[in-house]
Parts: sequence; structure tokens; C-alpha cells
Amino acid sequence: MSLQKHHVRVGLPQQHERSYSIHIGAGLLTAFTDLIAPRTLPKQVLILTDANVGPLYANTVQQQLADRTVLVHTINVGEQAKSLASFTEVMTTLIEHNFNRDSAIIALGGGVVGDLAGFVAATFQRGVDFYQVPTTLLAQVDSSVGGKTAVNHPGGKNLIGAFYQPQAVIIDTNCLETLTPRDFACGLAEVVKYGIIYDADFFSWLEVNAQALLQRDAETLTYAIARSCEIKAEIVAEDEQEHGIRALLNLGHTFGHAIEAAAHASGDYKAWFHGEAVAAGTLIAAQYMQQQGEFTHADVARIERLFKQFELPIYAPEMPLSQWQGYMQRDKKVKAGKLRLILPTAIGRAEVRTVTDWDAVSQAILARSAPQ
Ligand SMILES: NC(=O)c1ccc[n+]([C@@H]2O[C@H](COP(=O)([O-])OP(=O)(O)OC[C@H]3O[C@@H](n4cnc5c(N)ncnc54)[C@H](O)[C@@H]3O)[C@@H](O)[C@H]2O)c1
Ligand SMILES: O=C(O)C(=O)C[C@@H](O)[C@H](O)[C@H](O)COP(=O)(O)O
Ligand SMILES: [Zn+2]
Repeated sequence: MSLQKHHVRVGLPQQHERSYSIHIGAGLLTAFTDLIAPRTLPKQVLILTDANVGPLYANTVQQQLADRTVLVHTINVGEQAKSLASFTEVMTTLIEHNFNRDSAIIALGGGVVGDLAGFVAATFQRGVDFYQVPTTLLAQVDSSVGGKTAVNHPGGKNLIGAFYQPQAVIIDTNCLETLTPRDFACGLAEVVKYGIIYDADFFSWLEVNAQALLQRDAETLTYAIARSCEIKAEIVAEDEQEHGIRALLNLGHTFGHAIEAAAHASGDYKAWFHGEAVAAGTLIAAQYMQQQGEFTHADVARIERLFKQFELPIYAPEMPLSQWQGYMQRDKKVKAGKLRLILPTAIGRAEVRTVTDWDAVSQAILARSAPQ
């Protein structure tokens, strides 16, 4: 392990020109324009950011674009801003400032900014280049990589979106110094996911290094980010549009998205953050497999211990089962009306399975729900 800069490649087969690099290191924000070479930015650039991140980091990027027309569009903070209303506002900004296809968008922020910026980039004049500059741990290990872009609908999470890859991902690990503990923990939930679905050794490494991670030790954190990006890059390179293995990245999300959507429907955008809902959802999936006799109690306990150490929730909120079912039926993995869940079979291994026994799913949900 070293503090050296890391470089991970997202190879997209048969479409070489769409492959891109993920650069990871301390202070990379100041080298944005050097790092995106050989890509060059067009004359018009929109930096999309949010009201927390803009004041902290937009100047550093903007200074490197002095010879370009740069516009900074700032959205409100939080999940509520990942909406069609924000999408329309950004589009209006682009249109009113006469942006055309020869322009680029830089997503500077967490997953909300990244998902929205990517969807704008995918659809503005049918597609312009975009660059991901993720500033939360969650965005650095997950949402900036792989090209899932989206906004939410009141009926559910990420229901409107497109697969659209960035030109490059620039990860400055120094940005994590200003992140709240709660948002930092959310990123760790997605890091743990990679261990469960893909890499038992990485999961064990996380157990050993949990305290160092929580203390944001630079070397430990850089390794966790790089390994997460490597795993995501491998999976996306094999299955860009989620016809197979990519679905594993959705571990815990069918449950987690239901938790988030229900909270949002009640007007509460702060009760459950994405990473928290994924943690609770992951334990429901593990519980289901334990009930089926296909996942050991000891392994459920390992996941639970790690989430507890990372100060993540280990129980979902109590909700009527009909509400769970309603949201879960809108999951994008549903096929022919049947739920398909990502289920762990061991630490380091998971499968996509069609699940028709709603009673068994309900039992797992109830066992893993608690009043908040
Ligand atoms: N596209 C994908 O593959 C993918 C993967 C995972 C999650 N997501 C989506 O990502 C979103 C969650 O992302 P998130 O957890 O980054 O949330 P977020 O974008 O809301 O950021 C969390 C909070 O951190 C603040 N923030 C961001 N960077 C900061 C910094 N460096 N210092 C201080 N504050 C900072 C933000 O203003 C916000 O308040 C969800 O909408 C989720 O659905 C998408
Ligand atoms: O990249 C993927 O594929 C993922 O599923 C990553 C998830 O962590 C992420 O939350 C994603 O946005 C969920 O996608 P969805 O298709 O369930 O909306
Ligand atoms: Zn996620």
C-alpha cells in the first residue's frame, strides 16, 4: 500500500474510444486539465455542483479553465435536488447561454450531482462530453464510475435515466477531509458491498482496517477507493448495461431504494441517505439467505459488525409490507412481474435470483426492521 497515485482503466470492449481512466490521488483537483489529456475541453464548459461543494472546490477547477467560457450551475444540497425540476433548470441554463454540442459538463460533487450531470450530458442535444470529479466517498468508490445516470421520480429512485459514460474520472482524496461523518459512512456501505459480492479478501481487509478507515487514514482510504474502483471497472467492462454480472452491484438496493423512496414520499429527505438504506437492505438480503440455509449466521454477523463499526444502520425502518412490495415491484431488475434480488451465497460471492416466495421475503424484512 502506498500513497502513490493510482490509475484504473474502464475498458469497454469493441468500443475503444469510450474507454476511460479513473485517476485517484491526493490533490488531483489542481491537475484536472493535465489529467484529462489527451481529451481536451471544448470552449464552453458547465461545472455542475451543489451549494456545499461549490464554495469549497469550484474555484480550483475553474482556475484551470481560464481560456474557456465557464459557467457554474449550483443546485441545492441533497437527494431532493436529483429531480426532473433540477434537470430542467440545468437544461435552461445551457440553452439560455447558447451551449451547443461542442461543450462539456464537469460534475463536481457527490452522487446527486454526478447522476444529474450525467443525465443532462446524455440528453442535452443528444449527448455532450462529461467528466466526473466526485467529492464524496460514495461518489469516488461507486457513482462516478460506470455510467449509470439518473434522476428520481416521486414513484421511486433513479426511474428516469440513461447509461452514459464519462470521459474521465478524477478523484481527489483530499476532498474527503471536509465530508461529514454521516456522508463518509454512506460511502463505506458501498465499499463493503464490493467485498460481499466480489472479493472475500477485500472484505477481510476491511475488517482489519475498519478503525484506520474511520479515522480517514490517507493510505488506507486510498487503497479502499482504488480497490473499489478496480472492482467496479472490471464489472462494468464485462457488462456495461446490466444484462448479467453488473446487477450484483445492486446488492441491498431493491430494499434500500424502497426505504429511500418511502422516506422521500413522506417529505423527509434526511431520514435515510442512500448508503444507509443500502446497509439496511444488504442485511435483509443476507437474512433472507440465512433463512434459506444458504448463508451462515456467522457471515451475517460479520457484515453486521462491520456496519456497526462504520456507524451504519443495521435495521430497516418499520413499514407496511404492502408498501415494501409496491416500491420493490418498481425495481429495474423486475422481469415479467417477478422480483429479482441480489443474494449473497458467501462473503465474496453473490447471485441474481428470481424470488417468488413473498412470504419468505416478508419474513426477512420483518426480522430486519425496527422502529426508528
Ligand atoms: N450512478 C451510480 O452508479 C450510483 C451509485 C451509488 C449511488 N448513486 C446515487 O448517489 C447519490 C448519493 O450520493 P452521495 O452519498 O454522494 O450524496 P450527495 O451527493 O447528496 O452528497 C452527500 C452530501 O455531501 C456533501 N458533500 C459532497 N462532497 C463534499 C465534500 N467534499 N465536503 C463536504 N461536503 C460534501 C453534499 O453537499 C451533500 O450534502 C444517490 O442519489 C444514489 O442513488 C449512484
Ligand atoms: O453501478 C451500478 O450498476 C449500481 O447498481 C451501483 C449502485 O450503487 C447505485 O446505487 C445505482 O445507482 C443503482 O442503480 P439502479 O439501477 O438500481 O437505479
Ligand atoms: Zn448504491
